[in-house]
Amino acid sequence: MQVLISYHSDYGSTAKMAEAIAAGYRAASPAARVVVQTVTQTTLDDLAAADVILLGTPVHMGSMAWPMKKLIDEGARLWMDGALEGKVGGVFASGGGLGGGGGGVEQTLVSLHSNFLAHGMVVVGFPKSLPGYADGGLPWGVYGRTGNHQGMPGGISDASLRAARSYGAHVAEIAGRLLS
Ligand SMILES: Cc1cc2nc3c(=O)[nH]c(=O)nc-3n(C[C@H](O)[C@H](O)[C@H](O)COP(=O)(O)O)c2cc1C
Repeated sequence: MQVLISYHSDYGSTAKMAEAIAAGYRAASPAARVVVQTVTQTTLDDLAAADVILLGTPVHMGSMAWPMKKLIDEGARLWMDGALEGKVGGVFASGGGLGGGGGGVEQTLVSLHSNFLAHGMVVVGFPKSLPGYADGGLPWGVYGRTGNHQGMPGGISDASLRAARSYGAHVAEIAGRLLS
């Protein structure tokens, strides 16, 4: 099983989530080949070669960071041939989250779903029964809240990273069921 975890990160929080998801995936599925790379390193061939694709982004002005959107728009070329149909997808994001809500994280995660579903992929959410859900779970994927009460970067918590690891293990389990 070929697994691609592609992310954008300016300050390192989303990158840490990507590594935590990879660790969870590898622990749950030791035979899987898990590649973690930045979205700018990711080519359309990488997407087409993967059985499982996880995309992660910081929340920027209530939406995904533009390098992720650039890959998604370029990836529309793969849609012509149905090259991603039937693959399994998962999503993750970090955001400052100033205020009572999430600063746009849910719509960011769901917009990543839209891309996967447009390609005919299957999207894996994050069931509330799983370890770590209370710290970083959303039905749509995994989230790390990184801002402090002044709206400034505070870094990602170990609890959020444990949630990310749990999500990685869950995607591995579901992908194993669907693709083997
Ligand atoms: C240009 C920019 C816009 C941002 N907009 C939002 C936002 O709309 N909502 C939010 O919750 N956080 C926002 N943030 C905070 C980042 O999402 C947050 O610090 C994130 O964890 C950074 O991830 P990174 O360390 O992987 O770069 C913004 C940060 C930047 C740099």
